[in-house]
Amino acid sequence: MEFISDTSTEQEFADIIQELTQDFYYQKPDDVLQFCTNFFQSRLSSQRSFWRGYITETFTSHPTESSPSLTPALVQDPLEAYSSDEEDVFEDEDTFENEMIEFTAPISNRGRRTSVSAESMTPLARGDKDYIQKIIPKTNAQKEQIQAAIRNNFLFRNLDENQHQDIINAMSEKQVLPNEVVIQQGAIGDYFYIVGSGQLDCYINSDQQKVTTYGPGGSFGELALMYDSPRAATIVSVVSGVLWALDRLTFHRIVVEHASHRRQMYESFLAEVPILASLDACERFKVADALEYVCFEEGETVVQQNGFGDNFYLIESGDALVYQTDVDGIQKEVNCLTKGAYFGELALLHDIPRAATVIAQGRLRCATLGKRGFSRLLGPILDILKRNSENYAKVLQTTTI
Ligand SMILES: Nc1ncnc2c1ncn2[C@@H]1O[C@@H]2COP(=O)(O)O[C@H]2[C@H]1O
Repeated sequence: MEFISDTSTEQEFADIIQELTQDFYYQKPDDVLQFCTNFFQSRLSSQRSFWRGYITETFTSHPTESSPSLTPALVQDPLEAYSSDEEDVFEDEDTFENEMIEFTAPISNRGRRTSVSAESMTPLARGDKDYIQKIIPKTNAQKEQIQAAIRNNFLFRNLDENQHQDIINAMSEKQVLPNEVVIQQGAIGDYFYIVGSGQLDCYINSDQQKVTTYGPGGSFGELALMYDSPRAATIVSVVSGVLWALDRLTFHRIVVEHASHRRQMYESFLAEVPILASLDACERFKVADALEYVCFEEGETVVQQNGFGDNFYLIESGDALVYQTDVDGIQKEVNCLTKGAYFGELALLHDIPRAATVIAQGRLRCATLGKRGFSRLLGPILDILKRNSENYAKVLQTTTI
């Protein structure tokens, strides 16, 4: 299934033909040659997109942002904060034609994700007329199982109901046998998977350290498709089972295009958060993808002074009041945070108690991210901070909630 050995290439070929055949019977096109041409054209363009990303990343370096100010709670509208200058980091010329490139799989380093190019973070340029929507019939139970799994995955959580339906419709069934390598670390990503039944183990790095196990409802394989990066882990089935597979093209059309809106909203905004200042543009895109929406009602406590929590928050709408209680137990209002402000960022770094209480004033909508989600995508934040020693020193001196 992946491009690693001859056997995998044959498997890849068999999978493509099977997908083409399935599509043919569902679409029943009048113009068979045109249908096949479109199918292969789409596959080729997905694959080229990957190579372009890989080459750009390997032979060029990313532009980085200048260090932002250390304003602890900036007041800026994330929607207005997007600057079109950021698009300078993207190249849209297709310079990759017929070159033969030897692929040496980069292996992830100390749990940190393999890097990606700025260009590969863009949605594939594809008009709707080129895209053939897949509808693979399923039972209600199967649909519910897929729905439940995608609802829990950070990439799908913010999609609307129609987009969920398109994903469910496009998923195809794949049987796995015991000890089958479903994903090989370092290979090109072709599918995102949801586990229907069975059990699969996930290993990373050359020492093949087992990092997790997936059971029914679990999902994996989204990262290579999302970031056009090599597979970050190896996934092996323990017992026979059934997977639901979403092809790269549908994944790009729905998930990547949706993500690009969020990235535009948050990119410049995240660049202003001191603790995230050492991230490059691509890494900030990843943070934007992983942000989760949370809502608090009037009077609800978001963070509690002296409490522990590993999330930081960006205010999307509404206001929040900040209170501190002194040694005599007297509580004072010390700040009012509004749309665009952030708080709790040091929780990504330290396990220190919160320095204040934050309470919603009216309905408060925030985007939030925790330390675990952050390091799963980008590796330990401390390592990232150390890239910029001046900023590192400043952040360590800063005490925020
Ligand atoms: N710690 C981890 N590091 C890398 N990948 C992981 C980890 N845990 C789970 N995975 C999953 O393993 C998958 C391997 O393929 P992808 O890189 O496409 O997406 C990856 C994630 O879905």
